[in-house]
Amino acid sequence: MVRKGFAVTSFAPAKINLALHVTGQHENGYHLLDTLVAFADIGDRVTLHTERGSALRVTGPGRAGVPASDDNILRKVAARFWTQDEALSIDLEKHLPVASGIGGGSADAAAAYRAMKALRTWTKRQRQDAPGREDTDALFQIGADVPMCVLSEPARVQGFGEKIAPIKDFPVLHAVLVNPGVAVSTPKVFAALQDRVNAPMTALSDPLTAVTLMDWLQAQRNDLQAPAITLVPNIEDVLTRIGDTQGCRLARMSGSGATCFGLYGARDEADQAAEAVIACRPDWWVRSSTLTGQDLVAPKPL
Ligand SMILES: C[C@@](CO)(OP(=O)(O)O)[C@H](O)COP(=O)(O)OP(=O)(O)OC[C@H]1O[C@@H](n2ccc(N)nc2=O)[C@H](O)[C@@H]1O
Ligand SMILES: Nc1ncnc2c1ncn2[C@@H]1O[C@H](COP(=O)(O)OP(=O)(O)O)[C@@H](O)[C@H]1O
Repeated sequence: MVRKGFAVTSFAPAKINLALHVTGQHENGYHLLDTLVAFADIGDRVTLHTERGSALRVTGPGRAGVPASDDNILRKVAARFWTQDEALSIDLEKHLPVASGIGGGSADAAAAYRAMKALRTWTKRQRQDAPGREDTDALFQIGADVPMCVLSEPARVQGFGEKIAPIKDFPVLHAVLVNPGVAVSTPKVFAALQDRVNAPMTALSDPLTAVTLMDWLQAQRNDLQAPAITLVPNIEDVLTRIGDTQGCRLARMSGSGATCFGLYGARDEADQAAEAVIACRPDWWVRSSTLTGQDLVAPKPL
């Protein structure tokens, strides 16, 4: 058998900001955050092939609106982390809505970075370590959310998004994710924020169970929710629809929006809530989901 190259597929899970407090603004314009993030069992899929030139192919139900050009975040990751003289083609299977507060682009970038590291490990027999300081800085330059998406584990994240404290034994949460189909610009939402200095999150509930976590979350906030609603009033309707579903313990917006989530005590409650929202608004993007970790598939020889 003649071996032509390797392919690796990496899952790019949606990032959910369960709470997001804006605690200040640096003189460089970036905001200081205190956020609790978890990752969903739904997301995009990034496949890298080492033998097929340098194409970027975007497929999948969410592909509309994804730049298939040099503007795509995946190009930036390849430019920084893959040598130009080695062939690398990228297939992005897009499922997450674009510019929706669940970090789709960041998750894709993180998945591509993980896949590149895996390819290096397998083809050059290098050890695969967690990203070092230099890689983390470069990933942050590509997007503030990218380092936390590389980890794709529940975490409390502070600073501008680079101080990541993973949370061990995080409980399983069941959620509904709803996006009204309106792309939201993150810089515009930050710009519309009235109060830039707000209290940080309180200490996490102890013991940490799904029930105590959901109670704790009710006392936290997303400080970007109000400014996002001023730009996209539809978000209020999304929150009301989610809040009206049976068993909903919390309805809140993720990130800079417009995707909102509802939390439930069990997966079948989340599934039924998703059906109820779809029945009212079949035009919205609605998914039920369990919040879990990443799933990297080992490279396969082609
Ligand atoms: C708001 C958050 C919360 O997790 O998520 P999303 O809504 O994008 O999913 C993130 O902080 C977004 O991360 P990301 O989308 O990667 O941001 P970047 O591309 O680096 O920055 C986009 C713009 O957001 C603003 N920005 C971003 C991060 C930060 N800590 N302070 C900011 O003020 C800046 O105006 C920046 O120019
Ligand atoms: N692979 C990608 N997937 C989605 N958006 C991308 C991608 N590459 C670049 N972008 C650009 O990044 C911007 C933010 O998109 P996204 O990461 O989905 O936002 P959010 O973090 O709010 O969910 C979009 O305006 C889009 O043009």
